[in-house]
Amino acid sequence: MIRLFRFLKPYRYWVVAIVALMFLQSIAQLYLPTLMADIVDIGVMHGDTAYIITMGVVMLLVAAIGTLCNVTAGFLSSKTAAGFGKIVRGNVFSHVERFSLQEFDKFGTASMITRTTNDITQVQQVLFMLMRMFLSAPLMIVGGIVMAVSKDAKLSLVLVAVIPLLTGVIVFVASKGIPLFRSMQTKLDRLNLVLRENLTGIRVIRAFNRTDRERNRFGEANEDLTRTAIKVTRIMSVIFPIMLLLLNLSLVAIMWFGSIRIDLGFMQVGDLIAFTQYASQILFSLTMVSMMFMMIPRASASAVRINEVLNTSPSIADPAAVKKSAPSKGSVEFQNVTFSYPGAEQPAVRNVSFTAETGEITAIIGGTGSGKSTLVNLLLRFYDVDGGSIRIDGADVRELSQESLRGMVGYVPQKASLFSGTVADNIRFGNEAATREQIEHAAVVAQAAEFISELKEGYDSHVSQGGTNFSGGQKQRLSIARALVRNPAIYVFDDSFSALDFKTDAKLRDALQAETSDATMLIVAQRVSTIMNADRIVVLDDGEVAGIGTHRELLDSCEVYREIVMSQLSEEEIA
Ligand SMILES: Nc1ncnc2c1ncn2[C@@H]1O[C@H](COP(=O)(O)OP(=O)(O)OP(=O)(O)O)[C@@H](O)[C@H]1O
Repeated sequence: MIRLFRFLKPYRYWVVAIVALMFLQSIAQLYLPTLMADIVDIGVMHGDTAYIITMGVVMLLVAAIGTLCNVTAGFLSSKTAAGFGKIVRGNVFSHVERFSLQEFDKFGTASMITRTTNDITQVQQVLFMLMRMFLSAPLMIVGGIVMAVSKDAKLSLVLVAVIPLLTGVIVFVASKGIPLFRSMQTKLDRLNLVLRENLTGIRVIRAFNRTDRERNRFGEANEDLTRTAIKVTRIMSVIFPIMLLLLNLSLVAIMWFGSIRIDLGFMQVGDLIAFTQYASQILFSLTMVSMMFMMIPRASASAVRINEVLNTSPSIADPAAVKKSAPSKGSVEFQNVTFSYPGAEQPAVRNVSFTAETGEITAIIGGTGSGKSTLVNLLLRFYDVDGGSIRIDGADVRELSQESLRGMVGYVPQKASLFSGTVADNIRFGNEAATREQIEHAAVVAQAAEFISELKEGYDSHVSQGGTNFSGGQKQRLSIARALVRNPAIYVFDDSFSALDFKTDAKLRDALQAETSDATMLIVAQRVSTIMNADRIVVLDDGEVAGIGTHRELLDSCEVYREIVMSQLSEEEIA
């Protein structure tokens, strides 16, 4: 947790001020009982009203100063803790943005969300408590003991008996509570995971009448978390009555022995009053420290989880010396590319070699799971190749900065994903500088203009989160427009025409051909009709290249291609 406190740097002067204010507040607190004792022993005993009034005013002033310090420290602590939370969240977010897909796979989305929200809040809360108690609680305990001993050393023996007893209770409770606190965060992760899956998969869950099963799954995760939370609360609720009981018992003992000592003339009444107040302060501070000990382990478990994210370096980083002149033409060459996903037994692609030239259409076809999307992931450097290389205009993609590499590519993913905003915003996502004309032109080429014009507010129509208010084909066309507005050197279409009807698919390909004549086109497809006219077709079979050529050449030479074609086209279409 201490390591996370480096993010407190912008607030360091505030932290010093808070600690100083809490120090002053504690001194004021410790001074009050002594003033009270003086009022009783000097003022009341001697019937000196003037002394009582003067000391009463002093007491009020000291109490006012203490309160002012406390309130100001509270205000500054809240601002500092909230600011700290904001900085850590910002840092975690920008760090995670640099992660490759490998790191996303490692942590999982649900855990990443808990880490960025709840875990940071845990640390933030403890920081708030720490700033207020870090110095003041020990000071109150030590100062209280010193003052109590100064009032009556013998009577302090009561404290000597009680403090170890209290410490014992704290240690016992902490040893029970700490493991539970740690497991709370993991259970929260699980709850978030189930909740997230439920929300994103709601259509499938409803369609398959799995609502009950999902309710049970959520119920179990919820129950598990609640059970732990109840155990924790039970422990916490035991600690306070025990503390209070010990506090009251010790006060009774102090009164008992104190009155005897007053009777014997060893002690004054005022000193006994002050002594009881010091005893209360000491025992109350001990309770606060015990609270801190309970909260720190949970927060440090959270801090470990946050640090895990912050300490994970993205497995894909820009090279130290980025190639000065980024490629501009955009011819793509795969040279003996081999790659396995982390933990997979078999490589997803093996020894894949082909070239996609500028101004040409290169298509990749193959059965499901044959490695088509993997090739796209590797070209965009979402993952790095295990063997071989991918070159753009002769430069290895690992020698380029990720920004310049991805800046050259207009990527249309297999699963179209839109963002909340307007239709125009979603197309502009591809190029922030695009004018309204360029956006509309991209939509025309992507065959999206027609359905956009039918929307009530046209390009300003609202897109819901994830684009749920658009059909699959409409979403695909909007993501194609998003890639087009970029006017990139390389287009990558990962099975991006699958949701379009044959007529729209054909119209779109014609329009694209005219628009992208000097770019490199890489089209991943399942449908032969989509790629029949490509300049080069790469046939993938189980991660390996089974053939490369034009439609005609492959029909003659490649068995795998012939099988795909036979399963999809009629005799006339093939001819
Ligand atoms: N993130 C991942 N982690 C582990 N294995 C993966 C991952 N993504 C894909 N795979 C595996 O890699 C292989 C190739 O997958 P890929 O997505 O490239 O196939 P594809 O040809 O694009 O299939 P489809 O046409 O069905 O989309 C498959 O066996 C798949 O199970």
